[in-house]
Amino acid sequence: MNGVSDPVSPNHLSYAVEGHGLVKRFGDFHAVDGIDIAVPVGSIYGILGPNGAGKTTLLRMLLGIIDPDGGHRRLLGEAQPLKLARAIGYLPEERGLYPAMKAVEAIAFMGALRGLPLREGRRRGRALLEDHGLGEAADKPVRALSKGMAQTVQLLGTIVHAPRLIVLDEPFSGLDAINQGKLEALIRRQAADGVTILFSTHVIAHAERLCERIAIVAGGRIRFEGSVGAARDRLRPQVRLETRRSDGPWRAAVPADALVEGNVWSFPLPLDGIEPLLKALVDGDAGIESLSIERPGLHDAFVAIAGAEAARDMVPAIDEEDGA
Ligand SMILES: Nc1ncnc2c1ncn2[C@@H]1O[C@H](COP(=O)(O)OP(=O)(O)OP(=O)(O)O)[C@@H](O)[C@H]1O
Repeated sequence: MNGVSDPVSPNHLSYAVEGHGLVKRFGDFHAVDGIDIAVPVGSIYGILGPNGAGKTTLLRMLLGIIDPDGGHRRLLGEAQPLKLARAIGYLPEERGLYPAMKAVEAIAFMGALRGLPLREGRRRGRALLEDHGLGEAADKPVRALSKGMAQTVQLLGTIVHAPRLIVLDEPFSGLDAINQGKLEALIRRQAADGVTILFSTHVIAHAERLCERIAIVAGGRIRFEGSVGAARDRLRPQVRLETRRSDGPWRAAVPADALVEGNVWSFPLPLDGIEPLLKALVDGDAGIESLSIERPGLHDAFVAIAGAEAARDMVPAIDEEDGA
């Protein structure tokens, strides 16, 4: 390597990560099949997709770990991402630390691989462990830690050199709900300091809570790119109406394709809004027992965008993820 290059100043950079027309083939199989991606500087950006969607392959290409068969990418303005090792933190999908190493040494060692002097790495490592409630684990060998603790140690080793861009491959998997919440907080703190975070996940709730922007990937292609709100806006809000009377002239105002169970009707919000229906219900003396209008969540949007089969692998919420 020619040493760390001097990438474009962060002040002049709009996107921390850019990929255009990225393709990766394994034999005849297109794992990534023409992906464009642009991650704004300082944003939290999620790549959502089921197993085998191509998320890991995409991240590895963006980081320069594998070369694309087509297309090009820039990281922090640099076309050769490996030159930027010191500015980047990467948590790969395969976790692993040396079992005999003390937690604090493991963090310092990971920092040293990214150019941080060991002494400073140890100092920061202790402080980070302390901040994350693992102060007492600092001098324990990694093999004595629980799986969740070891994963947190690896994560702290990923950020100890204060990178400008953090790339995390499925960072939440293997963590219990409490540690998932702590990781969300850590990601938010990093972003508040101006660091760009790019992560992949199959847990929709994390992306829904954390991300300014998301890419939904399935079958090696981007099915959606934009804000979480824009994804949710792909679906119309859902109306649930319960009436005391089951029939009357007001029935004509309920959309013909509504799902009916007893006196309960469910249907997408009509294009002209709820008011004309409300008027018909009141004028027709339907007796409104309950009425709700709910904006679909990101999980429903994911199903609509990527299809039910892709959604089968996705975990909607944090509680449904297996803990460590
Ligand atoms: N080195 C490789 N050789 C052959 N096929 C590969 C290789 N790496 C990945 N693939 C295939 O490419 C597809 C995409 O894999 P990738 O790991 O990128 O998906 P993913 O979205 O990260 O899913 P997962 O969370 O299951 O890893 C999969 O079908 C996988 O089997």
